[in-house]
Amino acid sequence: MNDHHDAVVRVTNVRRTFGEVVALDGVSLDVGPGELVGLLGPNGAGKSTLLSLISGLRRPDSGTVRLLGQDPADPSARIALGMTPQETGLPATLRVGEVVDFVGGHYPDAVPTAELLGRFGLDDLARRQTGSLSGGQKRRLAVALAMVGRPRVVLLDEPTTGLDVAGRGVLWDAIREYHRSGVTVLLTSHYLEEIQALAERVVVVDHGHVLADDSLGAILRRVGANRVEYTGADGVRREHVVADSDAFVRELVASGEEFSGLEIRHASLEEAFTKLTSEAGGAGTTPPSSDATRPQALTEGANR
Ligand SMILES: Nc1ncnc2c1ncn2[C@@H]1O[C@H](COP(=O)(O)OP(=O)(O)OP(=O)(O)O)[C@@H](O)[C@H]1O
Repeated sequence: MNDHHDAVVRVTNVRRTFGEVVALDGVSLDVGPGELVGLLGPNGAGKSTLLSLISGLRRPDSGTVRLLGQDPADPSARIALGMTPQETGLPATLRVGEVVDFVGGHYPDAVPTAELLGRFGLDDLARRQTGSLSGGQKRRLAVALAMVGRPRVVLLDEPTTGLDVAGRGVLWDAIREYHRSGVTVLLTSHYLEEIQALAERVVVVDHGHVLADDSLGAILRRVGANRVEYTGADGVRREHVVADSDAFVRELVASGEEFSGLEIRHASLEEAFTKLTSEAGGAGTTPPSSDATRPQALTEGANR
């Protein structure tokens, strides 16, 4: 983790409510330069709210948010920020090229329109009115617009929702390419495969709390991340998710039970996520500590 003073995004002990609803409670998150962080959480977890605080669109009730060391509402911080909101309102009668020109016009060193459209596979659509684009094409344009100002930080709220496999692939490639060039990326997604494909670091949010914050690999390992499958003597296929598959198999062999077709694999992010969110069970501020078999990680991760 980077030193705090060079964090690109620094969220400290933030709380944000909407009337009775506590959208975020005690959330802290530092993102260092060049990181690609995936925010994962069920509907209503608080992901979009967190992004809106980081982008300066909303303010926290308490706690602090810094973007590039500044107040995110400060124009000099925002000029280095690119973002794709969950829903994009594009002016329907403008052509794709015109929208890119228009948005790019707000930045000192915008990516040339043709180059940007090329990167996002939109070259052929430059002269189309945005109102005639398909949902997936609009989505790609929205992400392209987030990049037009050569941002240092990009916030992508569900960048590929509604895209088909090919469209998603184009966007993933573009996001990876920007990340390789040094852009810091924070994205939310409902697609676990998307987080697994893109993010190096995963922050799991639920009920306004950070449940885990670690590398993708560490999160998978920490949640007891092996799945053991075999067919028992009765011909029934059995499935266990266990922390220590070696110990499990030794025990299985020692038990003398007959089995065949033994398979061991790492649990998917989906399994890890399900486990993390269900074990937090409504997410109080004190994670369960009595049960030693629970992933110790829940507390460690949240406090890093
Ligand atoms: N403008 C608002 N007014 C009232 N409640 C809101 C508002 N924005 C968010 N909330 C509430 O705050 C909580 C967190 O919402 P948020 O949109 O941040 O979740 P999310 O994790 O982005 O969910 P999703 O995955 O469905 O987009 C929810 O209970 C939501 O209903």
